Amino acid sequence: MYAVEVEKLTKIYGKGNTAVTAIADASFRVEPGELVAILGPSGSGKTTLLTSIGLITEPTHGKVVIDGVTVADEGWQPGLDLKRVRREKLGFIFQAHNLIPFLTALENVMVALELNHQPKKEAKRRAEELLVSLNLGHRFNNYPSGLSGGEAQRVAIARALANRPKVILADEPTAALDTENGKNVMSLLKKLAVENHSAIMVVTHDHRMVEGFDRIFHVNDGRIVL
Ligand SMILES: Nc1ncnc2c1ncn2[C@@H]1O[C@H](COP(=O)(O)OP(=O)(O)OP(=O)(O)O)[C@@H](O)[C@H]1O
Repeated sequence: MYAVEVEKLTKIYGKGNTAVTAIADASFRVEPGELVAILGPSGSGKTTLLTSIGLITEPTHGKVVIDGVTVADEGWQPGLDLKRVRREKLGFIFQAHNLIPFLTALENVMVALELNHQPKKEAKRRAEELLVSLNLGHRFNNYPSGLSGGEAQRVAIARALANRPKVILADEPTAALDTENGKNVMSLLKKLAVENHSAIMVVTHDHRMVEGFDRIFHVNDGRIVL
C-alpha cells in the first residue's frame, strides 16, 4: 500500500476573475519510508500541496488517498472524520515549532500521544524514548522558552513522530535554523522516519537540506515536475 496517492489534484482559490490555480492536475505516489523533498519558488504552490495532503486545504478536484483511506475525491470524502485521520496517520512539522509554551518538552510530546488515547504511563515512556533519540535527554523538563531553536525544532519532530504516523509533512522545518543545526535536524528526522517506515514530504527552499532524499518534486506555477 502507498503512504500517499494523489490523482489529478487541483486546488483553485477564489472564483471567477480572481481565481488562482495553486495546484494544477498533480498525480504521484509516495511509498512508506520514502523521503520526498518539494522545491520551488515562492508562490509556486508548495504549501498548498502539503496542506492538501495534510487534510487542511480541501482540494477542488482530484483524489487524495492516505495509507489506503480515500480522504478526498472531488472534495472531502463525506462522512469521514478528518481530525481523526489527521491524528492517526499524519505528523506535521512547521517552520516555527508551534510548541505549547506552558508545557515542558516532555509534556509537549506526551500531549500528542494522550490525544491519541495512549495511557499516560505509556505516553511518558514513548515521549522519553523519542526525546533521547533526538539528543534531548537532558531537556525533558525545559519549557519551550528555555530551549534553543534547534532543540525546540527537535521537540516538534518528536511530537510529530510520536504516534508513528504513516506520513510526515514538514513545511520549511529548518528555515529558522543555521546551516549546521538545520542539517542536524534534517538528518535526525530522516533517520527516525526511515526507522518508523514513515513517508516524509518536506517543503524547502534550501537545496543543501535535501541531501540523501529519495526524490525531489519541483513545483513551478502549480505544476509538479517529478
Ligand atoms: N488562502 C488563499 N487564498 C487565496 N490564494 C491563496 C491562498 N493560499 C495561497 N494562495 C495562492 O496560491 C498560490 C500558491 O501559494 P502557496 O502558498 O501554496 O505557494 P508556496 O510555494 O508555498 O509559496 P511560499 O514559498 O512563498 O510559501 C499563490 O499564488 C498564493 O498567492
